[in-house]
Amino acid sequence: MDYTIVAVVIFAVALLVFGGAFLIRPRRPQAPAEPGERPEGAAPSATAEPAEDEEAAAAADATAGASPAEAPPAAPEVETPPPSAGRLVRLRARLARSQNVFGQGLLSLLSADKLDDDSWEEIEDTLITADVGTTSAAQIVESLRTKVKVLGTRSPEEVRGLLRTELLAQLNPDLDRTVRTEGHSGTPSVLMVVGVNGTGKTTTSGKLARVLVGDGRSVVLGAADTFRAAAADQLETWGARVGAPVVRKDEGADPASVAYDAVSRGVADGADAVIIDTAGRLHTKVGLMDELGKVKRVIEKKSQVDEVLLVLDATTGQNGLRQARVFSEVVNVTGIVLTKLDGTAKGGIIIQVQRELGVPVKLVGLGEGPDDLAPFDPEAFVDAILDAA
Ligand SMILES: Nc1nc2c(ncn2[C@@H]2O[C@H](COP(=O)(O)OP(=O)(O)OP(=O)(O)O)[C@@H](O)[C@H]2O)c(=O)[nH]1
Repeated sequence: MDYTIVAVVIFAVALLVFGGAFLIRPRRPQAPAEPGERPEGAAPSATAEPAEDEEAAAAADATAGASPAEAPPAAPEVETPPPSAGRLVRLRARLARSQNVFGQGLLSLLSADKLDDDSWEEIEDTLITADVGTTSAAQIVESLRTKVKVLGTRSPEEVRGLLRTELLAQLNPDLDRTVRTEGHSGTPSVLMVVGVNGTGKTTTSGKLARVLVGDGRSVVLGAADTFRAAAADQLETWGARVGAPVVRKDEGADPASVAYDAVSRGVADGADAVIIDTAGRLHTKVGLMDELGKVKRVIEKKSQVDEVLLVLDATTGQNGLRQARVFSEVVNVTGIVLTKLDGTAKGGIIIQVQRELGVPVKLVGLGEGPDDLAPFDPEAFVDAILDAA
């Protein structure tokens, strides 16, 4: 009998101890370490990529513990950016200034009384110096030579008209430059912003959010460039200014899980568009392919990817073009954003990059100001470079 009482007491004590321990067990941390999550500063693993379903599970798991960006301590006033229509016209003076040497140089060469072989060579060199590319430069010169021969003497208006037609033809004005930002049946459109660091990727993501908000769309930003905490901070500042939430994680977190969380947030919020600033470093082609491929696949568990915008720095010339080739081999680039056009006379890069990649330039960056990103309009561009600054 005594033994029975002792046993009951021991059982009751054990129940209290274990029950209490269960109740006060600490909750899961907010942002759990993921399988394959790399230590700070380390390159993402090219080999340790989980299988597709594991990826989805990891991403879903990450969503459960996601820590969307906390509201900045003192919420800044939300701005209403101007709509994107006609921005290139507004920025025309800046374009005219930077491309003055290119446009005016060509016009004055073409206006010479006598155009001999040396003159044509000089015209071709001017085009090549402006990064138009050798094939396009040769085509432009050949066509101009024929037309000038037919025309005989030329008035300045006629010279301008000839050059305008040739440059415009090389810019392929019929390409579809629409940035696909229409959501589809309950899910937002998803835009991945890729490119080498320093080209203006994060800035472009922020400016693009402003373009979309200015055009009346709601946006979620995903800070999937997890190499640098400052990049996420930067994006958060851009987002806060236009009231766009930013989904971020700790530095070194898996970019794919950030992208997944951002798209999930976009779906939950009923947003029109989700912009993902990716961590596409040009370490190795295989590493890049694995990383961007994984980000895209994981997003596609939730929604289709509507745009892959490659950001290129116009001032880097041939180097930028090499980067563009690598990226286009790795992901299906749907549009190019050419930044820092205000800082170079080599605007011809637009012609070359479109020809090489077969992808339209959709947006151009013309300054560091928040609204200095403009939809690319070939006619406004050619007119700006042919007009004296
Ligand atoms: N003048 C000019 N500067 C620009 C333009 N676009 C971006 N920048 C500047 O380029 C610099 C780099 O931009 P970021 O957006 O930080 O570049 P990033 O590619 O995101 O670099 P990481 O965050 O290191 O990956 C910043 O100082 C921008 O202000 C542009 O169109 N014109």
